[in-house]
Amino acid sequence: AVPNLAIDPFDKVFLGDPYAYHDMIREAGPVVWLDSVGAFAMARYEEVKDSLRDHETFCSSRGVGTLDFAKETPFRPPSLLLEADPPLHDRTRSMMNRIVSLKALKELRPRWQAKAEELVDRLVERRRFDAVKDLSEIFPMMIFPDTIGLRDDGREHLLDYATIVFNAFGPDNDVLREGNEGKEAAIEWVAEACKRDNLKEGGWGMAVFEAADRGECTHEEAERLVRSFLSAGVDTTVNGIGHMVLALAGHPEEYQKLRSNPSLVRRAFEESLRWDSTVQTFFRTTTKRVEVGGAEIPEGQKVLLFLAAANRDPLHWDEPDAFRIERNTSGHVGFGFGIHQCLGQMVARLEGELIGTAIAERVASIRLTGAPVRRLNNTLHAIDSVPVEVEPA
Ligand code: HEM
Ligand SMILES: CC(C)Cc1ccc(C(=O)O)cc1
Repeated sequence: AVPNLAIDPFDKVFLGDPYAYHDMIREAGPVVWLDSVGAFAMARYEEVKDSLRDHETFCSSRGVGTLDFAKETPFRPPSLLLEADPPLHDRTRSMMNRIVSLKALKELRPRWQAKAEELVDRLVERRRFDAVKDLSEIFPMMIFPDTIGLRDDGREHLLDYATIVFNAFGPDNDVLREGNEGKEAAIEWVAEACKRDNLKEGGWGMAVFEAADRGECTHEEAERLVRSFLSAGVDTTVNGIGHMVLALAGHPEEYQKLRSNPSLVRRAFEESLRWDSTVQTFFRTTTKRVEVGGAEIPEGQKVLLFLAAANRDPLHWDEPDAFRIERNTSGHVGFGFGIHQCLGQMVARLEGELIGTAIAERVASIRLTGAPVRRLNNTLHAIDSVPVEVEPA
């Protein structure tokens, strides 16, 4: 029988400090039932990874949130990537892979690196700053909207829009209502920003419309594909970078390893994504009855996958709760796994590498000067403030 846990993974206490709850869910069994959500849940590495790999049984086209698109209408038309199954997904993803290419990132590296260095230079002069408000919320906004070719006005709506998108994967609860309050205008702004007339030449947004001109997708699909960039491309890296700085500030001995060997920076970013995963959970929907870990899950069921818990599963990781920048993190599911694995993972890794390197080269030591302040969201592990003081190298 499937253990029935009286845990609400979207309540404020859980979201505020999820790790003890993750242990409880993992220890209860390979599959559990969460009455609060009305869904099955998996928190162990093997089961999460197997479910992500088996996209036919655990599909995305019925939504990757609590809402079952076969039963209810989502707040916006489904994503042609995140909320699409093959064959549609194959077509849209291969097209987007050609735009978000290693070649494109290679061309962007010098420009992004210069901006990362000038930002960190200014902050090191200040000695005391907030690693969220002055760093992790600033750098992605300095480089990503221009990479997409977004209009200049109204870019502050991007973070508000992401709050709405990531809350929408969870239930209509207090976290969603309080988090989304006053942000509704972002939905209209993003809808406009995705239109061809509002995109600049040379950006990834216009590249999508040029692919449509070549018949690789329709022009309506092009607008929605640009929307994917705006949905996932900023708040994720904002919090990925924010959590890396938080982890380094909280682990001085790990930071000193990075100082003495800055080539460890990409491992440090990856370890931060494993240890304190920016994207905590999302759902799949079963397309048929399936047996997992001795439990039977009927067709048409929502299954909540705890990525962050899988990334700390002691059945898979040695000392999972330890933040160790030299760890071999390969196989972590912080970017997902399988056909939907993050389209922007190389973008995120480059941003993490550039900021991490700029800090490792300029900062002798970094310490927290106050308690970090969490920003609650149904899906994103987000932080509002990480007050730090740095000693210049
Ligand atoms: C630290 C930063 C990031 C993290 C932790 C992250 C995490 C993830 C995860 C876990 C998924 C899988 C979702 C699923 O399987 O349902 C995903 C998919 C995706 N991500 Fe990222 N992401 C990050 C940055 C980005 C960036 C910068 C972009 C934009 C360029 C982006 C665009 C996407 C898209 C379009 C998908 C859907 C891919 C598909 O369904 O084929 N992400 N991301
Ligand atoms: C971690 C993922 C759930 C982030 C994400 C959000 C939205 C989209 C989209 O395609 O709109 C894609 C990816």
